[in-house]
Amino acid sequence: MSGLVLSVRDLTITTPHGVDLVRRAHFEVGARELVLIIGPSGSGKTSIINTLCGLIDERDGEWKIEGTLSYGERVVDLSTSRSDMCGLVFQGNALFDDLSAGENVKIAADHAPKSAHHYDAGPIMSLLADIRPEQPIASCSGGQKQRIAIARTLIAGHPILILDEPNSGLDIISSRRLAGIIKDICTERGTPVLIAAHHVDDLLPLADKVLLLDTRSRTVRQVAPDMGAIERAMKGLDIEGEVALSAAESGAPAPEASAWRRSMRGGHPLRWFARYFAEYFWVLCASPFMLAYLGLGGAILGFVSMWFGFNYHSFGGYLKSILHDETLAGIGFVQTTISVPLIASILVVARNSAVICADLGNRTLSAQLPAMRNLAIPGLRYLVVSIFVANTLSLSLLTVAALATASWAALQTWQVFFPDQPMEFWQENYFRRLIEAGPALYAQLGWVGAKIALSSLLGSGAAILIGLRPKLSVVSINNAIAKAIVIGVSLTLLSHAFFAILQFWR
Ligand SMILES: Nc1ncnc2c1ncn2[C@@H]1O[C@H](COP(=O)(O)OP(=O)(O)OP(=O)(O)O)[C@@H](O)[C@H]1O
Repeated sequence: MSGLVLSVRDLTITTPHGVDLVRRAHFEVGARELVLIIGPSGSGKTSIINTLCGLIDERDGEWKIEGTLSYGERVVDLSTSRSDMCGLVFQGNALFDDLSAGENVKIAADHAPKSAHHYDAGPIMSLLADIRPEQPIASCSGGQKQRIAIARTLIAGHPILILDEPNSGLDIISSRRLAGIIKDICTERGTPVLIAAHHVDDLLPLADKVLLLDTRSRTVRQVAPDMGAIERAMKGLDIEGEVALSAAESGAPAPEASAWRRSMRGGHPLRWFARYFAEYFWVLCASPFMLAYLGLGGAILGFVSMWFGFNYHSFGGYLKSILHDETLAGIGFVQTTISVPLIASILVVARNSAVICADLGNRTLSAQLPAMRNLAIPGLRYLVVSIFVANTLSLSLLTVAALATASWAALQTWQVFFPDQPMEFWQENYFRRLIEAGPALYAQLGWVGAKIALSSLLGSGAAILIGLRPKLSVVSINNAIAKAIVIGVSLTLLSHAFFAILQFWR
């Protein structure tokens, strides 16, 4: 059995916004000790825990971390290294939702260090008595998920155990049972256990020590492990409450309250539609990444059709210079009315189907749509109309962008073959068939427009329907994305083939 002490020295954590959560804090958790860390919501308990578990350090954004964590011989400088000594039960479970309940625990056991294998897994398994090992995570209740997460961390056998709000979502009996099991494990293994919790009633009788994260001095200090002392200490830290109270007494609104009031002023439902439309327009069409993607697609197509059109047409090099005005006119016509709109549609529909499906899948999985319904927000209308309009605009504008880069690349490639020819010759012939069409040009543009409109309509429709189907896990979102891409691209190919047949039907 271990008799080692977890010791944290001079811990300073500064958030990316420059707020010091703790300054030069010290605390210890002894062998076989169960220690609670408490503090107001948002005071920094999770940040401390994540730092001790190596989940945040200076490399993550703009966090600033100083201090050391030591356990026996091992000393970790938290400003330069990530600690790997603490097993963590995450606040939000962090279960692997593509694995069953049993597999979630088994994968942890199979990757545990050998030293963890002699532990008796019986008490841990008793946490899971009402769950079938083959049960999918998606079908477990909140409390069951919590217990699986705890069992998974316990079985991984880290020398130090840290739990972030382990009893939230548990009924009172499970919460007590859990506290007992954690205490037994702590005593039997000699493991220091640190628990961050708001609801301490069930944990308090088993706690050896209570640490308070003092938001005034930004230190960690010990308070007596009884409810009265904890309540008094917490009341003393209720800064927001005090600010609001003193502001109310003086008649002036508290700074945060007035900012909130300002943000609530005005507003019209149309503003929300515009807000969603702008969001989708940016992601589906206007982002620089999207413009570069379509620009590149057009340029490659312009180069390839010109290069292979001239080098490998049926007359070979012999007639290349004699017939090159006709070849140029043919390539120009096919490129502008058939191949660039087709490639642009495939690229846009594939990419945007994935984006739409992922976005709606996530909203479905996280119950955002029922929440909107519950709040009388016409969410589906905002989202669906915005997606249809933004995607059709996207396909039209990006096809024009692809046509521009394809024409530019075609001109550059042609100049490699015929460096002595004037650019006017290229212009005259590349667009000749379109110009010669006269009023029929509008019919040609109409066909291109019809292909784009149908591809966009069918692609968006399929992605919306697939995205809105019920989702049980992130894996089901991934599968839906793959399905939306395949169906969207297939419908695009069929739309283009259908209109191309009508376009050239004689
Ligand atoms: N990635 C981040 N960037 C900037 N600030 C952050 C980040 N994560 C947390 N914070 C801020 O750090 C503070 C502490 O957050 P933390 O989650 O550690 O608090 P907590 O005490 O665990 O809260 P709770 O009890 O509500 O879970 C909060 O004010 C939060 O807004």
